[in-house]
Amino acid sequence: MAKSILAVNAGSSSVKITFYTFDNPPKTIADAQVSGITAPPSMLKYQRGASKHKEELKEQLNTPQGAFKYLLQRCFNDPELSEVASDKDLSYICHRVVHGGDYHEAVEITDETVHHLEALEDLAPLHNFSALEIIRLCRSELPKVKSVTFFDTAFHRTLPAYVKTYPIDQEVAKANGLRKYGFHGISYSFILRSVAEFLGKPQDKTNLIAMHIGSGASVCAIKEGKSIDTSMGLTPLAGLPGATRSGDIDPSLVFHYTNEASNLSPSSTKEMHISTAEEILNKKSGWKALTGTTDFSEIAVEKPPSAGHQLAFDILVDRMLGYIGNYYAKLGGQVDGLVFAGGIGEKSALLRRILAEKCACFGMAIDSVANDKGPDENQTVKDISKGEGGGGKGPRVLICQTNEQFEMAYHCVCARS
Ligand SMILES: Nc1ncnc2c1ncn2[C@@H]1O[C@H](COP(=O)(O)OP(=O)(O)O)[C@@H](O)[C@H]1O
Ligand SMILES: CC(=O)OP(=O)(O)O
Ligand SMILES: [Mg+2]
Repeated sequence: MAKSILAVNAGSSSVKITFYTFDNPPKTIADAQVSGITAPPSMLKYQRGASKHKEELKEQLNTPQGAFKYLLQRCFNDPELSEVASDKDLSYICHRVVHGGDYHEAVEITDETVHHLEALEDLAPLHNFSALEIIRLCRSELPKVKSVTFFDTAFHRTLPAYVKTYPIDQEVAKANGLRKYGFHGISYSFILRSVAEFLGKPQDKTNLIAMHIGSGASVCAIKEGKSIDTSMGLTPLAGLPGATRSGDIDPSLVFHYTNEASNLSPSSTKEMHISTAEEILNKKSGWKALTGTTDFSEIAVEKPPSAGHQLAFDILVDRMLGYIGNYYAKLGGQVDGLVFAGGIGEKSALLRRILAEKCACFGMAIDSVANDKGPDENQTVKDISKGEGGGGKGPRVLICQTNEQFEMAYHCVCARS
């Protein structure tokens, strides 16, 4: 039997793994994830065929490698999952690495590339650390299986110079790699391909305003299939607020917030250096700071439980609207679709409704029944425009159930078959 592909998406608080067949397109064999790595309890979600399982784990998994090891053993030892019983059944492991620096495409892990990625780690300690820990583990424990890394930044290689350049001393900028990189690119690649296919248009003739709204949130302007602007920057901190991230603030705020801004945070380790300011703005801000919760389903409700919840919702809507207006103008009003994706974009009908109402001036309108119902489980793209099929005058409004693991496996197969 042909060997399988394992795709790994390691975040700061969760690790998701999916096994795929080596087919074009790849088919899912099993899907498992551990969440709650930073805040107990650890939760396991496991799906194989039609069987779904959710459980609170008795042992707390505190590290991404620990969670990955647990997930792998759980799948290898499942008697019902004979397709993947050991590393002998794997052809490739695909890793999502958030920050790829100047890498423009996926790379296979070798001694050389791993050193290059380790050098990048200091630029994005909060985002690359988990993935690199897992890559190191795979190299030592599954040495016969090839690892390929896919970067969130690669999709944004087409950003024009005037978009990606920060107006600071260019010698310092070049020497330190200080520019806009943009993130969620694996997801935007999935969204572009899926939506273009849904609309029956070639990708290089498709213009979108795509919004990946999860615990990290960003917007991307796609012109003729290429990223021409996106809201995240040097790191995923820029742009929209997130579950624990502030999003854009005046940079001077850092120096007024705390005198220890540039000191190393006490949670830094030998391998991971992070300043106090970075830690506060990345981990102790966003809607967690305003409401106490990182779960947006408690915030996006008709009757919010507190003024802080209402404020968090209004801030996100306001900042998203700002990017939509900005990108609508940058695309010259030639927009095929406004796309909602990510955990919140896909699930919050309220957020979509309020934003669509505010976007009426761009000719966007949604069908409230289609919006409330949302997509079916296996529906990748759903049109929620008023008069489905684009009855409105403006861009279609769409939901896309994005899938970063699939996107990696798909490109892995395309490049090797
Ligand atoms: N029904 C819902 N309404 C609003 N938000 C939701 C809903 N269901 C899940 N979410 C939110 O989706 C977010 C997770 O999105 P996801 O894209 O999976 O995140 P991650 O950034 O961790 O990959 C969480 O903030 C969660 O609260
Ligand atoms: C780049 C980023 O913010 O990723 P995530 O949304 O998975 O945290
Ligand atoms: Mg994500």
